[in-house]
Amino acid sequence: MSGSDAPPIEIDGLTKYYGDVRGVEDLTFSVASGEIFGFLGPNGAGKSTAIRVLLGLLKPTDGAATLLGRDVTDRAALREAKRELGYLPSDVRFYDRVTGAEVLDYFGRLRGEGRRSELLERFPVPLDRPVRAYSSGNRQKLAIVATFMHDPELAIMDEPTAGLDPLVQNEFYELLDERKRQGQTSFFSSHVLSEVRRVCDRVGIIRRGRLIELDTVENILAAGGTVVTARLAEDPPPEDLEFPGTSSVERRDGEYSLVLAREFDALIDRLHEYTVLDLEVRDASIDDVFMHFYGDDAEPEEESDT
Ligand SMILES: Nc1ncnc2c1ncn2[C@@H]1O[C@H](COP(=O)(O)OP(=O)(O)OP(=O)(O)O)[C@@H](O)[C@H]1O
Repeated sequence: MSGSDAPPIEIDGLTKYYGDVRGVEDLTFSVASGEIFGFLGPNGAGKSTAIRVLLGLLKPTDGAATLLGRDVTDRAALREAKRELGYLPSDVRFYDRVTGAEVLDYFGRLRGEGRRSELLERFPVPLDRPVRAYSSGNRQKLAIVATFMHDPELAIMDEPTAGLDPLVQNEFYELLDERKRQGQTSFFSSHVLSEVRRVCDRVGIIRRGRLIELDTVENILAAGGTVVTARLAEDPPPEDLEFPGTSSVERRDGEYSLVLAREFDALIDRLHEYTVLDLEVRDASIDDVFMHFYGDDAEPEEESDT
């Protein structure tokens, strides 16, 4: 237990610059006990920077962050918090010469290993082989066992399912669900929207160092509306298909794609003016909704605004 009522993660006005380069800027959010929280954003948005500040690996330029109620800039306090923490980095590196078993022995001595054998059954790896000979998937499985075998109160993970095959991914999602049922907290960055939909209670989306969305997955999807794709015999300009309730209309490859609230009468009225050759109506998928937050521009490496 954290021994405190403080949220497992609390970030307040956190800013980190690398010289002139913005890592994150004025980031504020917290993660509650028992939550599975997804931290999303395009490449270079600042996810790893925020995670590395939380782990005390980087000093913030401004603002504050606590982990299990402890100030991350206070070394002694952070060391305390880390006993209850599992951290899975994005680029898992072990000393290559040692075997998987030796890696687990090492972490086991540091933090405990109560769940080691159970997790190894679920995420099997060739324990007696040197880690050097591991496939990337096996490396990731070994890292998962090392991260969770002391049953940490809080897990922070940077793209934890990268390199895992679908069966192992599912096992990992099960593990997160179990942790949630036990009131344990999981925080992870991801680029895999289907997994965010599958496991996350809430997501924070970061872009160019700033938080641009923070809500439950359900709310974000509900606000995403309905996507209608229509093929018409005529070729009207897209704006002719707009009506109150449409949030966007696009024409691509001879098809019109409309995003709307569930205003079907208004849609039918509008389409009535045309000859409809094909029509598909579906709820917005997580990709439809989140791409809007990501935007289609690549993250510029150089400083842009402000
Ligand atoms: N050590 C560093 N020195 C200078 N700039 C850095 C350093 N680490 C990150 N940055 C810059 O900080 C910004 C945020 O990078 P960060 O790695 O936090 O993004 P990210 O969201 O984790 O990206 P990805 O999804 O690609 O892992 C980028 O502009 C990046 O170039």
